[in-house]
Amino acid sequence: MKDVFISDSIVYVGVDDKNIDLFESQYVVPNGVSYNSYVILDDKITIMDTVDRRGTEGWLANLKETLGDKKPYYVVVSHLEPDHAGNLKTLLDLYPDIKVIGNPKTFTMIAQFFDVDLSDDRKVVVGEGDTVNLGTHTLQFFMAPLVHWPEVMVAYEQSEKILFSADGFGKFGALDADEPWEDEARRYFINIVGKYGVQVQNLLKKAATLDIQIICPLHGPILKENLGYYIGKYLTWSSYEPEEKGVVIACASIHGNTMIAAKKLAEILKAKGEKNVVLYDLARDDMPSAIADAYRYDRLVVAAASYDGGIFPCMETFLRKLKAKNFQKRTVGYIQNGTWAPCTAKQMQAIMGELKNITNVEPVVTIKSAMKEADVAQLEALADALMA
Ligand SMILES: Cc1cc2nc3c(=O)[nH]c(=O)nc-3n(C[C@H](O)[C@H](O)[C@H](O)COP(=O)(O)O)c2cc1C
Repeated sequence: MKDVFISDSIVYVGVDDKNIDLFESQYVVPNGVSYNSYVILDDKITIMDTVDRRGTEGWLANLKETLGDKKPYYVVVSHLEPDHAGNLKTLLDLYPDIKVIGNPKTFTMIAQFFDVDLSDDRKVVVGEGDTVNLGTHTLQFFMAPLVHWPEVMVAYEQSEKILFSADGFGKFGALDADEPWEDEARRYFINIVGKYGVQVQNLLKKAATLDIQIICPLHGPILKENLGYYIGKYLTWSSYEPEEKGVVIACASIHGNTMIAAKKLAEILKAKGEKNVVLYDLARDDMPSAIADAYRYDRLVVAAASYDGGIFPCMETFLRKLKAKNFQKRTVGYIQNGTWAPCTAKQMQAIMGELKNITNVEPVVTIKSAMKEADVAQLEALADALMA
């Protein structure tokens, strides 16, 4: 079992998954991911969520080591996503008397996911602010609808002041990943929860009324110190405000000529004193990282080759993903390239026009096939406009 100490009576029983190829079948996780699950040892022993079916064996071993012959009284289902509820039926079969704590939507979804016969005496239905006493511990539940599934709820353990935050404050990376919290937490949040900024803000308002000493999320490390830092990041991310000044240049190039222009713009920006300039090759680099950085910095340049009268597809995907994640409040510049009828700037601007509070900067830079010395002046002008 992972060497994670929370308190004498709250035990980590989660598992690391270092073999997964793609989390949610779309996110690379170079350092794996953890599926967190916890046991509260008290008169009524309570399991806080299960784990993905990929981790069944390790999780059951951790449970056995923690429980021995004792039987759990409750399982709390904060969230039905299979990476957390994947072993719910395993648990219900193993402990036929265990009671499930959830909200009305939880039970609707349980019936959709599992063929289990949950009689009324096995269901404990909770609503906003309800408490369940376990002995010396008391769990208080707060609904977090659409953070990022409709049935999500978080639980606050009153005696030890611990927030079981569901996917909130989660991070990619196994628990022993030696990496800072921020980048992989941002990539996780923006790509998975980013669409639901308003709902996250609502949850943060509720959390602000609680005295929280420890945050136990469903992925990534247990947060015990400096909680203001993590909560501050969540306040910024969920409000769609940039974290810092900087320019992301996202480039979609077929044969490399648009990339030459994008690299030249990066060089010009740096020469002019822009500290943070990050260039992404959308055809090759990790797109969720590009999306996360687009949120991180205050300015974005999109550079794309024309393709069949449209936008080279990886750029179109990038822009659609930004829209899906409610990208807003940014300054955007455009570089287009085409050999006979460059057409991407207008089309990229049309997609950006569907987003809130986007400020377009001029000039739009047009490259005809390959960048020439004469094009550098356009790039200089774009850099000046971005830095104005
Ligand atoms: C399949 C395909 C479709 C293309 N469609 C267009 C087009 O609709 N309009 C245009 O001006 N150029 C079009 N091009 C040409 C490229 O956009 C152009 O050569 C551009 O300079 C490529 O930039 P790159 O070197 O960054 O890939 C197309 C190229 C390919 C391979």
